[in-house]
Amino acid sequence: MRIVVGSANPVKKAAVEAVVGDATVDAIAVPSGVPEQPRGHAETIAGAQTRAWEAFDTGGDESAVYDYGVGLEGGVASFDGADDLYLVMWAAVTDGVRVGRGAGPSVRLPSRVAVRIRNGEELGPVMDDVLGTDDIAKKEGAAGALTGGRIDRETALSTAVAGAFGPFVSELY
Ligand SMILES: O=c1[nH]c(=O)c2ncn([C@@H]3O[C@H](COP(=O)(O)OP(=O)(O)OP(=O)(O)O)[C@@H](O)[C@H]3O)c2[nH]1
Repeated sequence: MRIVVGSANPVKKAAVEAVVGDATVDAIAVPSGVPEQPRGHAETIAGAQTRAWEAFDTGGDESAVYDYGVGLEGGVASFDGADDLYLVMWAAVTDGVRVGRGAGPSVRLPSRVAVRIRNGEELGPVMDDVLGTDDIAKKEGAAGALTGGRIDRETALSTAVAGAFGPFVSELY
């Protein structure tokens, strides 16, 4: 089986590899069609889906090359019943016909981070600034830093990928 991930971020490729067994996984940067920092679930889902289709299409018409295209998108969003802003992550998988979607964990952003995101900054650079790190989004991610290392970005994203593969691996859909 051959799978393509729509991102050059190695954490996203690793998150897919963690859930697809011995498939070959390629990774390629593609447009997401949404801003660098998606806001709200709808925009984050749209980014994941566009990445999945764009990645799949790199395999040619009706993808002669890939069985599945996968898109992963990090965003910030709120939930009914909670006033805070959360880091959210969504995955989309397509086989060229159908699309599966899955979400990862949601982690509350500290107010000093949330205020900067609300003012237009992007989460990754804000986290690097607050933590004094360099490219944390390619390592443990905000998810790792905000949970004291109890999860990391790869495992968080892999949860979303597993959910998005549901319709392709379970008879229940
Ligand atoms: O889902 C996430 N889990 C994390 O633990 C995390 N830590 C930081 N970020 C940031 O969220 C923004 C959108 O992310 P994103 O999906 O656009 O990814 P990215 O910019 O890292 O890669 P890519 O655009 O090259 O694929 C970017 O500022 C990332 O830096 C995270 N997102």
